[in-house]
Amino acid sequence: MLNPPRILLIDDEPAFRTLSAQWLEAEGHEVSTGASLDELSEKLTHFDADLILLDLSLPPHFDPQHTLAALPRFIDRPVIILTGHGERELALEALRQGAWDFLAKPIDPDMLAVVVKRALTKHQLVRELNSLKHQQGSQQGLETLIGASPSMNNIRALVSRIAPTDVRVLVTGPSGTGKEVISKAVHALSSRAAGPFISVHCGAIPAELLESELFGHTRGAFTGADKARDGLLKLADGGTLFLDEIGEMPLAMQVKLLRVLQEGSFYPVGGRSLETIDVRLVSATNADLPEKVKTGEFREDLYYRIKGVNIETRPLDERPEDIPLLIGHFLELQARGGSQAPLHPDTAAFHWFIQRRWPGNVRELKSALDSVAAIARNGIITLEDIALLYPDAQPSTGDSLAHPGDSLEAQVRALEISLISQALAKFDHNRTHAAQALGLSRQGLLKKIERYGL
Ligand SMILES: Nc1ncnc2c1ncn2[C@@H]1O[C@H](COP(=O)(O)OP(=O)(O)OP(=O)(O)O)[C@@H](O)[C@H]1O
Repeated sequence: MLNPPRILLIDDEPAFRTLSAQWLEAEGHEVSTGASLDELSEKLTHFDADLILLDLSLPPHFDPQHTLAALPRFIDRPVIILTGHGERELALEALRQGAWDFLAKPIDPDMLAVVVKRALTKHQLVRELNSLKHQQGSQQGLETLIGASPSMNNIRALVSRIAPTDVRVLVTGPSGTGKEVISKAVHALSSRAAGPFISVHCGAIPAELLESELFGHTRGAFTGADKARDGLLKLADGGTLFLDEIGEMPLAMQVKLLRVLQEGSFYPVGGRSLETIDVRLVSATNADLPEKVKTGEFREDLYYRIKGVNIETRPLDERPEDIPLLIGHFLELQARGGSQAPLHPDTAAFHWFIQRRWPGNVRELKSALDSVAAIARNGIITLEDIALLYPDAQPSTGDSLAHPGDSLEAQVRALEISLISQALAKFDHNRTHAAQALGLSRQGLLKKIERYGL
């Protein structure tokens, strides 16, 4: 973050302005003050504020509705609303109008510092996200793979390297971590992109049907086969065959698949003429295949045939820095579906998503966003919306949306990790440049990298 952050404080009470300005300056911020809405506009012409602290009752009208109506003009940067005691409804209205957070008077200096820091961090994050999106967009075909963690960066690099070759790919990792999206990206970036991508869920097809599903069958091959039918292997000819959950393939079928991989040809069920096909095989599993090989549930020779290059996905909880990008991505996808502007989470909701554990990984995060978005109002996802669906998300009971204490530390930690990882990714792991962009000394950045094990 460029230092020092500039804060514009607009409040008509001189004593409050002086005291708050002192507190903010003590935190290392550069502060400018004003007493009315007109002064807000005027100051902004020569003071490029990173954040605005704005009282709602300002001269000449002292009418909060007047200030609320003017709010959309200023929300290209974080605005924190200062309210009088008991004006929670007004504050919520301000959040709907695009304010980032609110603080109720009398204001506690610690709370002020926390809320300001959080808004500045989020603002910085949004800027980083935009530049990352830009960067990602230029790597054609990889834009479906969202994430800025070292793990996702490696995966993108690996995918772009191996996709154009015909090497077989095995994607492994826990459920919901993006194995299928990665497999599709391999296809999309390959010379077979114009050909078919045929997906087979090996565990979902009953063992006795799998052979005819894959290899097809001739007319009369078995009871009920009144017509000849091409199998999925044939349909994938010239493209990519994606064998999902390959660890669940029955042993008898494994033998048959091995033969196809060795010989590049197969007999349809009941058929006598050999079919030759040209497919690239991409497989995925959340099972531990070497372990299955040991226990005899998976053939070792097949394992080495399908493995080619192994791409391993990590659980989402090990890469929290991907969460902000995924949130933005999924909300944008939803908006495209409904042709509306994307919803956005307010600061507290945003932090809840980052802080929560996601054992179901990206799939669970996506589904949470889908359901919360369905009940959000006025374009904003609030913690109150989330709490309707997730009892563990308690809306703030105080007058501020900030939660000081341990949970805040966890939130700041996740955001720090997120910002640092993204800056490192952006500058190709050049720590000097990343430190400059983050407004840290190189030494300071190195300490954080070490502390977080980045
Ligand atoms: N890095 C990512 N970028 C964008 N979307 C993602 C990413 N990872 C996962 N998703 C989304 O999360 C959901 C689950 O992903 P996917 O089906 O690829 O997971 P999987 O690892 O194949 O799961 P399973 O093992 O249960 O089949 C999908 O909606 C997918 O689009």
